[in-house]
Amino acid sequence: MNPLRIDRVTKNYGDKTAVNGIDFEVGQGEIFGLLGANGAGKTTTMRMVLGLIYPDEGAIYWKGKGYSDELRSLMGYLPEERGLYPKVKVSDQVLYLAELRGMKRSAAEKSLRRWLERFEVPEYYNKKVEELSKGNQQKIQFIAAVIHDPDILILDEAFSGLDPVNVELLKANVLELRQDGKTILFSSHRMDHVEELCENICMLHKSNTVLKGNLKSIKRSFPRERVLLDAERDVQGLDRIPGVKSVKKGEAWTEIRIDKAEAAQEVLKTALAQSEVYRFQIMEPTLNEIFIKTVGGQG
Ligand SMILES: Nc1ncnc2c1ncn2[C@@H]1O[C@H](COP(=O)(O)OP(=O)(O)OP(=O)(O)O)[C@@H](O)[C@H]1O
Repeated sequence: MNPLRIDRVTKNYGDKTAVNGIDFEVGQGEIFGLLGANGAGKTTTMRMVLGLIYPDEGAIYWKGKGYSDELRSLMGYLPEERGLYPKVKVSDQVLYLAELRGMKRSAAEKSLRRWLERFEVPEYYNKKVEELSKGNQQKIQFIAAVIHDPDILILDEAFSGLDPVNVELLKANVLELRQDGKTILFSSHRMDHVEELCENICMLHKSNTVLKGNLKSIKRSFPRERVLLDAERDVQGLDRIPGVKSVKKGEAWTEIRIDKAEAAQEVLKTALAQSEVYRFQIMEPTLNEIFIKTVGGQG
């Protein structure tokens, strides 16, 4: 059984339901994606997992046990709204947080230096937070979330505000934490990051679960509506094939949108009748397309 279990949790604020009967599990050594448009209920769910707020119905379990102070010490949290004090030194701030989570000062110092080395910024130890760029403050906030070596890691928009090199750096560290057997709950609006990191997802919309399960199976369950074609000659008449919605010619290939599976084979036949075909591919939908299809049109 998976160690982290979110069991039919509901949270109301007055007569507004922020989270409605949400249910999922996260394994050890897993990065689980929690997705949804703004206001869907992701942060509320994460706060319940953290024990910062309590569900009105349902419960959160870690290895079969309900919420406890012990569980709190096993968690690391990177909140969406970053909250470092600008005037305080990086080391003072991070070490204080580490001690709050039960770490000895000397162990916390060692761990902080190791993490700063790993992020190639050892000189930040004695700098004030306000002296750092936004992206580098983000690295410090990440370190603050992981310094006490938590078993459960909750990452809300972990890569926002980072340049591409630092995104890769943080991503590599998140993957390493997965490798180390951490249980990671990951929320992001960047669907490409979710696709890269998560095996299972839960998509929320207006407090409800609209899609849940293994990402590969979810992708297979959606129709393939995009065909890529690269042919030697300019193929004529593709737009007249029944089921073809649009034909867009690009530099490297032509992208054909279809709304009937049979149309793809007709595209291939038409192309072969007129030209040599270098590439023909019926594309799986991207998670971005699935997201827009699932929550975009539901007002
Ligand atoms: N403390 C609160 N009091 C009243 N309503 C709240 C409170 N916190 C959240 N809500 C409402 O609950 C719903 C879910 O909010 P939540 O912050 O969990 O969404 P989210 O998915 O994290 O959104 P975003 O992507 O914008 O961060 C929203 O309609 C929000 O307005």
